[in-house]
Amino acid sequence: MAEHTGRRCCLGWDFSTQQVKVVAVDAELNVFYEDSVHFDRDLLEFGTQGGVHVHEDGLTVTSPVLMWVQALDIILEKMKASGFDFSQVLALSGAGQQHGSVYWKSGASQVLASLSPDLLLHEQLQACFSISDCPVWMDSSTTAQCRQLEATVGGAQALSCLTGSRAYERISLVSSFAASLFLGSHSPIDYSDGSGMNLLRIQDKIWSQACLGACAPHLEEKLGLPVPSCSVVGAISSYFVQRYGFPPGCKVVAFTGDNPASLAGMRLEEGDIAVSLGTSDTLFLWLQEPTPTLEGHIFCNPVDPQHYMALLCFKNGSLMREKIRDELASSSWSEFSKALQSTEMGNSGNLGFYFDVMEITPEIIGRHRFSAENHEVSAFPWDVEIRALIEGQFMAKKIHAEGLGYRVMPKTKILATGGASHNRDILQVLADVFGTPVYVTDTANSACVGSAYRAFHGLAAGTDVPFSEVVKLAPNPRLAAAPTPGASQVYEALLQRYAMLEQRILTQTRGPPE
Ligand SMILES: Nc1ncnc2c1ncn2[C@@H]1O[C@H](COP(=O)(O)OP(=O)(O)O)[C@@H](O)[C@H]1O
Ligand SMILES: O=C(CO)[C@@H](O)[C@H](O)COP(=O)(O)O
Repeated sequence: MAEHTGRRCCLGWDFSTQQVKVVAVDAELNVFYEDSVHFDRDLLEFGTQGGVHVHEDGLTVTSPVLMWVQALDIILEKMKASGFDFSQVLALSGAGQQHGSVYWKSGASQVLASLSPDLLLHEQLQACFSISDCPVWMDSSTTAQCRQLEATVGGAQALSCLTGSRAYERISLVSSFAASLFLGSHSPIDYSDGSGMNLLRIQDKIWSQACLGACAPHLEEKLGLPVPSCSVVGAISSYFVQRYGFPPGCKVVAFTGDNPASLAGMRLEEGDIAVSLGTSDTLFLWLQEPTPTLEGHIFCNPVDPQHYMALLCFKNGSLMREKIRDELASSSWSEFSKALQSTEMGNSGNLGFYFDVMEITPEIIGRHRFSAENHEVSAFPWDVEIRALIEGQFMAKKIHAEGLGYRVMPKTKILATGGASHNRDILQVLADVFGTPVYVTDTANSACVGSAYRAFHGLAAGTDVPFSEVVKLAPNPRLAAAPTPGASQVYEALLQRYAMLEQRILTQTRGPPE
C-alpha cells in the first residue's frame, strides 16, 4: 500500500472489448499500479461472452452500457481499498474500443453534473441512456445504411453509421462516453477516434455535412464539436473529488480510440509497424500524409495533429485463437505453444483461413484449409491446424499492410501489444512471417499506458512541447523475437500462395472482382 502513497502520477484508462483497465504512471514514466475488471468473469449478471452479446441475427453485436459504468465503479473501489492515493493524480486520460456508440437521454447532463458521492455511478446513471445495449465495433447489422450513406455521398468507402429518429440528447463514442463520466458533463469526441465514424473530414477536422446529412437530422448538435486529441476537456467532476479524493484541479485530457492510444503508448515511430493482438487484431502505422484506400482506415494522429495513422482491423483475432485452443489444445496456451514449437516454419506448405465470423479484411467467412498442392482439404492434424491459423493470421496482415503501401525496410521493427503478445511462440511466427524483429513493452496494456502518457502531454498543453519530448524517458521496448534464419525464403513463396488463395475464396463466395 505504501508504494501507492505520495507518488504524483497520471492515470490511463482503457474501456476495451473485454474489460476496463487502468494504469498509474509516475513522473519518471514508471507504471506503478495496474488493475482491470473483466466483464465476463467479474460482471456475470450481464451475461456477456467476450464482453459482448451477439444477437440472434448473428450480425447485431452489443454491450450493455451500464456494465461499463459498473466496471468503472468496481475498479475505483478496488483502488480505494488498496490505499491508492488519488490526491496525487495530476491528470487522467483514457481510451475506448473504437466505433461503438452510446446514446444519452435528454436530462442525462443534469444527472451527470449532480452525482451524489454517497452512491456508486451505476446506481445513479440507470436512467441516463436511451439505448441500454450499445452497438460495438463487431456489429455488422447496418450494411443497408452503409450502402445508402455510401450512395448519398458518392464515395466507395464502406461507411457505417446508425440512422434513426429517437430522442437522443447526445451521442458519444465509447471513449468520449468514458471521459464524460470523469468530467461530469458530455465530453467532446477527439479527432483521432472521431475519424473512425465516417463522419469527420480528416484533413479539415470538421464534421462532413454531406455525411451527417445522409445519416440523420440534427446529428451535429448531438455529436458536439470534435476537438484535438491532446485537448484538456476540463477538470475532474466533484463526484470523484468527494468520493475518492482526487484533487479538484485534476485535468481530464480527451479520451481517444484504443488503437490510437496504443500508438501513443508504444511511442511508434515512422517506419515501424504496431501489431495489437487484443480481442481484435489490428495493425497500424504512422503516416505523414493520408493515403485513403478502399481497405482499412485512416485516422487523424492522436499525438501529432499534422499527421495521420493507418489501421487495419481483423475481427477474427484472439477469440478465434481461443476457439482453436479450446478445440485442439485442451484450452491451454502452453499446449497451443507446443504445436507451434513442434511444427516447421511454412507448415510443409499447408495453409489455412480461419474466419468464424465475417472478416473485415478480407470479407470472408468460414474455415478454409489448403494442402501444399492448393487442394482444399477438410481437416489438418491438430498441430498443423494451430500453425496454419497463426501463420495465416500474420500472412494476411503482411499482405494487406503491403496493400496500404507499406514495405518492410531494413530498420523496420514490429511493436506488439495486446493479450496475445504475452505468447512468445506466437510472436516468433510474427517475426518469421514479416522477416522483422518483434519488440514488446513492459506492459501489454499499451492503450492504458498511452493514455497516461497523453495525460502528461495534456499537462504541458499550450507550451508546444511535442509528445515525443514528454515521453522521451519512457522505457524502451524489448526484443521479444528475431526472425529465424531462412524465414524470408520460406514465407516469400507462401505469401504469394496465401494471396492467390484468398482471392480464390473471395471469387468463389462473391464472384469475380469488377
Ligand atoms: N498467453 C496467451 N497466448 C495467446 N493469447 C493470449 C494469452 N493471454 C491472453 N491472450 C488473449 O488476449 C485476449 C485479451 O487481450 P486484451 O488485449 O486484454 O483484450 P481487450 O483489450 O480487447 O479487452 C484474450 O481474449 C486472450 O485470447
Ligand atoms: O474496431 C476496431 C478498430 O478499428 C477494434 O480494434 C476496436 O477498437 C476494439 O479493440 P480491442 O478491444 O480489440 O483492443
